Amino acid sequence: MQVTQANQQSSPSLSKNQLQENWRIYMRIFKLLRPHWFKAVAAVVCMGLATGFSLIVPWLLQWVVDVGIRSGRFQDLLWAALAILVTSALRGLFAYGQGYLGQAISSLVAYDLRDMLYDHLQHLSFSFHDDSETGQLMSRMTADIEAVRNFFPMGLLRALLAVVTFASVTILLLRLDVYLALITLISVPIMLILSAQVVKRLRPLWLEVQNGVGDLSTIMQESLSGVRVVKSFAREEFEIEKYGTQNQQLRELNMSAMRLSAWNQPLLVLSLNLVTVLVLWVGGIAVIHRTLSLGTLVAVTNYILLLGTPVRTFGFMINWWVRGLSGGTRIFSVLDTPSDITDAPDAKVLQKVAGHVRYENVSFAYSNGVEVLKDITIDAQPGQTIAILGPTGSGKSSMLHLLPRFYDTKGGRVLVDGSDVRDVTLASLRRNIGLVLQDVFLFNATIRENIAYGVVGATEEQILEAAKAARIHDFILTLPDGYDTWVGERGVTLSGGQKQRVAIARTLLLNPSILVLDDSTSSVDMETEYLIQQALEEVMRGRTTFVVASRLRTIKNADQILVLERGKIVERGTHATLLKHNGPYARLYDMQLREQEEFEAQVLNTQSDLQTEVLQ
Ligand SMILES: Nc1ncnc2c1ncn2[C@@H]1O[C@H](COP(=O)(O)OP(=O)(O)OP(=O)(O)O)[C@@H](O)[C@H]1O
Repeated sequence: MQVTQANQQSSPSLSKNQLQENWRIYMRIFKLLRPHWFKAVAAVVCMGLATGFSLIVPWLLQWVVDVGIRSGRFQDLLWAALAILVTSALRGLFAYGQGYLGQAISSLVAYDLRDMLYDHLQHLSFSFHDDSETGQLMSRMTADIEAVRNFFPMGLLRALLAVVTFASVTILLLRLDVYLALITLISVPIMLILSAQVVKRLRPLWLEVQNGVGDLSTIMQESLSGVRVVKSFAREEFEIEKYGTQNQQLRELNMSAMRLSAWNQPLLVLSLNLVTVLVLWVGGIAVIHRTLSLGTLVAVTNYILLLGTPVRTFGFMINWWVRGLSGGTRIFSVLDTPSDITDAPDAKVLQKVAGHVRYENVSFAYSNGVEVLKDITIDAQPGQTIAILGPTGSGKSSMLHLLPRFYDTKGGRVLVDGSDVRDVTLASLRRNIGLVLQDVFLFNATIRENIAYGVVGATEEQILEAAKAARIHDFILTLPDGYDTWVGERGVTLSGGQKQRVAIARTLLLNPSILVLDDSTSSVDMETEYLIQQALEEVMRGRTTFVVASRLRTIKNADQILVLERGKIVERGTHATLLKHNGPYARLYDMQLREQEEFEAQVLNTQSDLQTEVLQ
């Protein structure tokens, strides 16, 4: 699978290449801040000011102990207390600003990412979607974006806070007492080594967790959209177990990641506490020997206490750096996938075509490289009907998918009114081609909206006209809300035949010059069959039509019949000539179509007998 492969390159050891790759991903994540730079700068300024005000407090305490108390002036103490209160309030205010802006930036970045990803997914080609799991894509849209979103306030801002606090505390400590400052700084390499160890092990774990979330979404999405199959085979327990196993694996992975981060945090705090004890010990002796003032020791210990907050949250911060990196890797792997079907730089706009379609020596293979179409040549004049027959898997649908350029040919070319389909814009090409495919998909919307889907600004009159021609208007009127009836996901409230006629109306509204009908598998009752047949005849009138046909009437009326076998056209002609030829078509006719002919003849005989009886 294209998308997951992109994520499975990580190994537990961080090689130089991987470090460079990680750095590149972080740079791209930072670039997401560019449109919101003002808010980002404001957040950093708030953070700087909040840190600055918190650094003033120990200094004030030192003054209180060394000067205020010693002077014995009550007024001095009052001023110092007031100053501590004001700086604390200001610190709180700017900390709020930092928190608020941090969350605001992260929400804006998440919004941008969702838009970018959705936009890109809409433009990716069929072959990308063939190779991707919907669940994995959904989890990129949700869990991975959430990981990057949280990275900003929880990872980036916290890291900045830690760096600023450590740097300013170090400078202040060095000014207060060099020895005590050096003792305090012992904690820094210890913390860095501990954290590097954790990052190395956390990174692959979080990547596995995020892939696991994707797999879980795939199972959920499959069992929900395939709920009818699950129920009809009574496989609910199997599905529950499948989901349960994956869910448990994910829980264990999550727990391992959490355990690892949780271990890290007390170790970091412990190293800081050891340093505090050491400072108190060495500083205490110095105070006893009067080589250090009590106020300085109070200030030093308070500065070390200030380091407590970033150290305590260090573990979580690392967690969000790693999660952001894994989420970013997965998101960028989709964003970096180019669409293999795009407009050529000099693509022309195809105006309304007459409908002359040519396939010239076309060969085609899907991404697995197996050739499914070989040397296909067809010439369809405007208004002609081309019926395509062949055993299942012979390449009928694949051949039709090349016309609206769902895929590009491997060899040869497809021409519409003399223009190669690769030389015109996709939108203008597809506006000229109406498709009714085997698997009818209706959107979660009203019938009116579904019919009008392809034509922005279609009038009520046009919609009704299309529905009438598709023989679905009368049925729609019997529904309680008529055209405003909501057809649920996949149009579950409509039958197969009704859905098909709504799809035909949708295509009719487009008024295309070329039609592609893939109706080889519709199995409906006689009345619906008759209605669909009438609808199709209406749709096909005056348009070049390619139809994968299973209905005798369509085939008999076709201007050309193509018989496909293992990706090759093995026979072509009209019904009469091909029957005479007694080749593959005659065999298919015997197997599949003769019964229909006999049945129709029987119905006609019965009707004429009845008429004769009535006349007598
Ligand atoms: N997305 C795909 N990726 C890879 N191979 C595919 C894909 N779709 C179809 N194929 C393969 O291409 C061949 C032709 O399939 P196609 O769907 O065109 O046949 P068909 O004649 O329309 O079959 P049916 O009558 O059953 O619809 C088959 O071997 C099929 O397995």
